Amino acid sequence: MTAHETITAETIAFDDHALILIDQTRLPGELVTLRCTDIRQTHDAIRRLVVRGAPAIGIAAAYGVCLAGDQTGPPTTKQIYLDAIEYLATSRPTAVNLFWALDRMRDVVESTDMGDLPAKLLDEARSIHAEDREMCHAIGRNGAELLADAANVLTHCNAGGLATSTWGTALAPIYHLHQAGHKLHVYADETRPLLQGARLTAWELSQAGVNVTVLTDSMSGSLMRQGKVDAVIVGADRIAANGDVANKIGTYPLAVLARHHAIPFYVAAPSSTFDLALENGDLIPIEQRDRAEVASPHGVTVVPEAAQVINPAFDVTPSELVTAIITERGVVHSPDKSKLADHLS
Ligand SMILES: CSC[C@H]1O[C@H](OP(=O)(O)O)[C@H](O)[C@@H]1O
Repeated sequence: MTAHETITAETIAFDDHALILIDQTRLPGELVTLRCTDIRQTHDAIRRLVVRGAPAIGIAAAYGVCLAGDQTGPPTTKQIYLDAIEYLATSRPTAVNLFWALDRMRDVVESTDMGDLPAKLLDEARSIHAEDREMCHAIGRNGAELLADAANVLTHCNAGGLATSTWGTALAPIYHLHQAGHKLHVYADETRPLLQGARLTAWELSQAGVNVTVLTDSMSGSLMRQGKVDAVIVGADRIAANGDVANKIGTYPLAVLARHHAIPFYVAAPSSTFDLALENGDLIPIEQRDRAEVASPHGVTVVPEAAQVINPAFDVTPSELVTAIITERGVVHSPDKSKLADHLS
């Protein structure tokens, strides 16, 4: 196996009735795994971003449902499974893949005899996991053409193998091109406050042998002005029916800068990231995270107590700033409600 496949092929695993996660809060310094054996540990792992990234959250939560019950054994009633699903749904509010995956698990609970449920639920979680692997590679194929002539691609946060089962969404076309011998360079925004770009994207790309340079979040605009960025590609946590995109905080200003500098701005996401029940992105729930992530990163106080802090995990990019959305089904250029409805039907 290549270093890349070895490192990111198992972002998530389920073995011996335990959910095994790369602990992404410990990267890049330590590659360690966390073993979850119940739904509370799973909920906490999602909440603390031990596992993070919309598809990865959905896969982890699906396996979390399989851990419902207690030390005496699996649930004795369907209600215990349904309560576990509702509890896992409270872990984070924005990534719609979490709810998409839990809906699939709920359908299994409601349609399966009690005695068959443990096996059927694990089958469904493994199907969600396997489908995600296929999705990543399909997005890689579909997006590669858009980046084939790019020498320098800028990305934000981490939408790579660590945000999915393997390969990722925004990084999938980059891995696809890299494996085909196309040597492109990636600028990775550090992505404050949790630094998923510096800590995770730079780590996994360098592990895979892809040339990567970390930027502070304030550098992107001047690099674009200097003509050093050929394309921007990012992931998504939820996409509304009109193509508005919720993604890590800092994505919206990137889209504005890209439009100002006539640089293509691509969003890569599976069909499970679309929420067609929401007319536009203003309706997407945006997670507000703890003050400490901004005010005292790694325990170092950088904001005086008297000052207020806001810490929204995501922002919304209007669809008119999106050059194209890449899914496992293909590419939607200049996305709008009608085009997306056709694409997803
Ligand atoms: C492939 S989805 C990746 C998406 O999820 C990240 O958010 P978080 O790290 O808080 O889970 C970020 O928005 C990425 O673009």
